[in-house]
Amino acid sequence: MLDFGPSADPANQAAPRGGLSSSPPLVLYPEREEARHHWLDPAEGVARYLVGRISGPFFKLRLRRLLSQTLKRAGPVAALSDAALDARLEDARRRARCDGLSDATLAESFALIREISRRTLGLYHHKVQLLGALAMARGAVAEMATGEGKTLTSTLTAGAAGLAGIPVHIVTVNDYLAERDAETMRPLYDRLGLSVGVLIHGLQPEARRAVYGCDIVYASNKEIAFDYLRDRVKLDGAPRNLSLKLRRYFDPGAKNDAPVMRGLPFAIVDEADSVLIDEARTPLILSRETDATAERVWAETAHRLADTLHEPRDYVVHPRDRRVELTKKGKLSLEEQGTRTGGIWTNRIRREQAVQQALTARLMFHEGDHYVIDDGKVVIVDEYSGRIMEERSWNDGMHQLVEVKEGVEVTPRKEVLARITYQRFFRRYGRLAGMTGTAREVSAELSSVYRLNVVAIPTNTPAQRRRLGVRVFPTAERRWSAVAARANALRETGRPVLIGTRSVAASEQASAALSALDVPHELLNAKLHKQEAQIIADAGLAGHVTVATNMAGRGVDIGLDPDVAARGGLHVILTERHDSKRIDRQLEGRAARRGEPGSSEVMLSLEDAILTQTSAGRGALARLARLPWPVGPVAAGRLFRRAQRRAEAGHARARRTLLDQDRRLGTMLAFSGRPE
Ligand SMILES: Nc1ncnc2c1ncn2[C@@H]1O[C@H](COP(=O)(O)OP(=O)(O)OP(=O)(O)O)[C@@H](O)[C@H]1O
Repeated sequence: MLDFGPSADPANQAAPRGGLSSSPPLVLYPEREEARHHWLDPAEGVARYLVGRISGPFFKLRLRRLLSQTLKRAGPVAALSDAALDARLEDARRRARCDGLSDATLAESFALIREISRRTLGLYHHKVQLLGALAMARGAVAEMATGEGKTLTSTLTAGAAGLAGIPVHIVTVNDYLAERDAETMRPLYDRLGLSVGVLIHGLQPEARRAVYGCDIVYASNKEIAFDYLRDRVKLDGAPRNLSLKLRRYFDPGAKNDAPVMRGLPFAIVDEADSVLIDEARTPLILSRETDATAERVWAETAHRLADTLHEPRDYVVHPRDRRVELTKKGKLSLEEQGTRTGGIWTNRIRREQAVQQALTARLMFHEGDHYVIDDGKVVIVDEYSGRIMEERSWNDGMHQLVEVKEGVEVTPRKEVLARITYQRFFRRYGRLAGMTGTAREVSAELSSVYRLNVVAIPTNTPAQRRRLGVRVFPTAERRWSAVAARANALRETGRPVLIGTRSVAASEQASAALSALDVPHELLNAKLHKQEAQIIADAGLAGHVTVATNMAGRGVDIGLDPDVAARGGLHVILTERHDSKRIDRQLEGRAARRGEPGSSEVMLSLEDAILTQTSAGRGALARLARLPWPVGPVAAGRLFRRAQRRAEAGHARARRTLLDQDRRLGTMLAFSGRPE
């Protein structure tokens, strides 16, 4: 059995940990070797798909058997006194430490955690939650409908792994959810003798190390992946057990140099499709700014040395290649001056490169052509589009050389230290599992990129959501008026209404339309997020109207007033189609949760971004405009769905390209000895 290093929480160390040896723990950094398989390999994709189809029913059968083993223990465990329950827990911990997550230990741990949850949180896991947790323990993505209680479900898997001595990372989409989930579930973990840590933005390395020392770590995907990148840079590439031990042996006090994580043993990813698929479009880049003064000195010296050279004796210019070449005489003259200047200038390659670049900056880069000076800054002009590119800078010191040439303030260089995609990062976990309400659309990608199978878990009670269809309006303005009128009518019947919008601007338009009808409402968007928790808490009250961006989407639980259910529950109005159908489904999922009543409807306009911002959408609109008869709602609805499918395919392509680039870059950099 692997030992994953010290548990850093003193509270946890004081807690009963029967079976834990007192010998100094080994510091390992477990992570999975980079898999050979690759998304773009079609043969592997087909093979995996077929294996998944064949083994799927057997897998479910195995889960059902495990479920009945767990349920058999429920009665006897419920009859135990508190003291007897604790004793049985210690026994289970001891066995789990030896056997890991075997079927027998899982069934026993689940039964105990379920009962302890009832006694501490007052929440008793439903059968379907046990099933979801078992699927995750066996490395799958549990697709559980929105509102089915994934947070509570994950406590079974995380708790069982914790009892077996496997550290768990519960990955959420943001810090707010990480903190909320950790705090709600803390009493349960405390009683299990497992320590819980929450990683939030701004924590110092020492505090982070303490958090990672806990048995269960709640963190957002960003925080955790950046910590991993920083560790990799510190460890100068792949961590080796031996090198870690040597470090500890020779330099035990060098805390700053030590990694903050204990490796990548087990991740349970909440909102798995969002984290593993949607976020996977952008790579994570860890960069460092160099010292601006040192850059200025370097660039000034390069220019000073370039001043002493003359064309054509010392250099020749190749305008077509935008390149300057030093002649033998030029090199000789530089050698003399380099020796006089000292420092890095004595190094022939670095000296000649710097001077060549300085000459290029002077002779080949022209103001108004390649760049402009804006507010005392050199800003690059894109040669193809003619637009200024505020965020871009030339690399290898060229930007600083142009800045010195123009006499403006020299900015630091951005040096890329490490780069990774979420795809590569999550594949390195020894065990990976996930949960979400919307996985079936991306099950093929989850399987081929992460080797994760999706298991659909039934709802605890039959869903009561009523879908009231799609209406399409010719202009956005008419849509907003209709949305406001509809919300007002529902509000007067005592039902709460949630209006979901795609952008801050759209949320403001919806709010203006409601104000025009004197409809009292709350607005929740990125600009106004201060009272987020309060707005969400009130959104289920009778007659409340809430306009929100996606901030009221995934993970948001809107509790209903007791009499609201009798009036029909929460009504959600979707005012635009998102780029992915899954986001629409998540928004709809705010209503009719846990078998409660609720309804949703869609109100779109032909001016919506999904149609107007893509060439395919614009083309379709133009064809519609030429039609001699008006289009009906069914045809218009289809138009939106097609545009959405195109957008989904475009994003999938972008992810595939990124993964491919990442893999190639990884191979190249591995050859040149870089960490990532
Ligand atoms: N077994 C249970 N018994 C009673 N209440 C439960 C149970 N499981 C979960 N709940 C409650 O259900 C609510 C919804 O839970 P949670 O927010 O975890 O759902 P979710 O599945 O994550 O939803 P979403 O998909 O929208 O993120 C919470 O208030 C939670 O306390």
